[in-house]
Amino acid sequence: MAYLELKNVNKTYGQGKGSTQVLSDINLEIEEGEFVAIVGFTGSGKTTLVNLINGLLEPSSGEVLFKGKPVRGTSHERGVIFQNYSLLPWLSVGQNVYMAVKEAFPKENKQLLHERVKEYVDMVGLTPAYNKRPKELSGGMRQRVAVARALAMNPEMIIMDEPLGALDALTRGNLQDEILNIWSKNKRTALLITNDVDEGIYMADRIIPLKPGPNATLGPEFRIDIERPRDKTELNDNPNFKKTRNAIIEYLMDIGDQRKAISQKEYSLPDISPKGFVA
Ligand SMILES: Nc1ncnc2c1ncn2[C@@H]1O[C@H](COP(=O)(O)OP(=O)(O)OP(=O)(O)O)[C@@H](O)[C@H]1O
Repeated sequence: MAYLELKNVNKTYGQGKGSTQVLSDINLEIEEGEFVAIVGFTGSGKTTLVNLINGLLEPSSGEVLFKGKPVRGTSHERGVIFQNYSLLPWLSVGQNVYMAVKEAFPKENKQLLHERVKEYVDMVGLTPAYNKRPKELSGGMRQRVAVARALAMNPEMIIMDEPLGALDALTRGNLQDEILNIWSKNKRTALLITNDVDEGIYMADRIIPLKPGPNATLGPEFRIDIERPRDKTELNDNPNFKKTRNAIIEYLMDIGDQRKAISQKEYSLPDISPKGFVA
């Protein structure tokens, strides 16, 4: 039995004539302890897929199973780091993380919870901003709070919806390493949604492209045959990295071209010119 399984999942928004089928026939199996990345174009249905796995949405048909049971609503077992960090604006950084940790460990001693909050706020480099409110933070800092909040809840499965997109390269690299650390040290299962192929190859065991929609569906998987821990600086010279990167990019460009060909309509302009105009 797979740890997470999506069986023939379809998702349509709306009804009747105005409805759009966003995801079509999604089949996915993730084993316990695996790190899987899904790469896709903007608007292809990545967030819809995350919300189905998280339990915020229900499939129009098909099944989403977590540890063999249908997903019904959200659960602390699956922690999501969203693209839009959705912090509570009236709470400080520490309080935002504390709220989540308190919910995840309701019976835990207060002192231990505060220590846990401090540890994760420190991990994302925000100790100096511990008492600041979200409005006093930059977008990247808010995103780091969201990362700390999700990881501090110690979820069994970490689901990430383009969590590092708004960050500068250095912070992004540090957080990728922290997420990998937590994933490997605590033997977690992870699903990363990204539009960055290099990030996917650096972090994941498998990359699966999401073909653009409407009717977006998963493409063939690419296994990342590079030993861990991976070294970012050496990756560029690794023949396996180059081969895998080229294969994925070629695949994405191919489906991108097909998408353009489908959406390209020809318009002919009327053959007119102002009165008396001579070319
Ligand atoms: N609640 C909704 N009602 C109707 N259509 C929706 C709804 N949510 C998303 N869509 C449509 O579904 C499609 C996929 O959206 P989704 O947000 O899942 O894509 P995405 O790949 O995450 O996009 P991005 O990379 O831009 O965040 C889009 O065409 C979007 O307009």
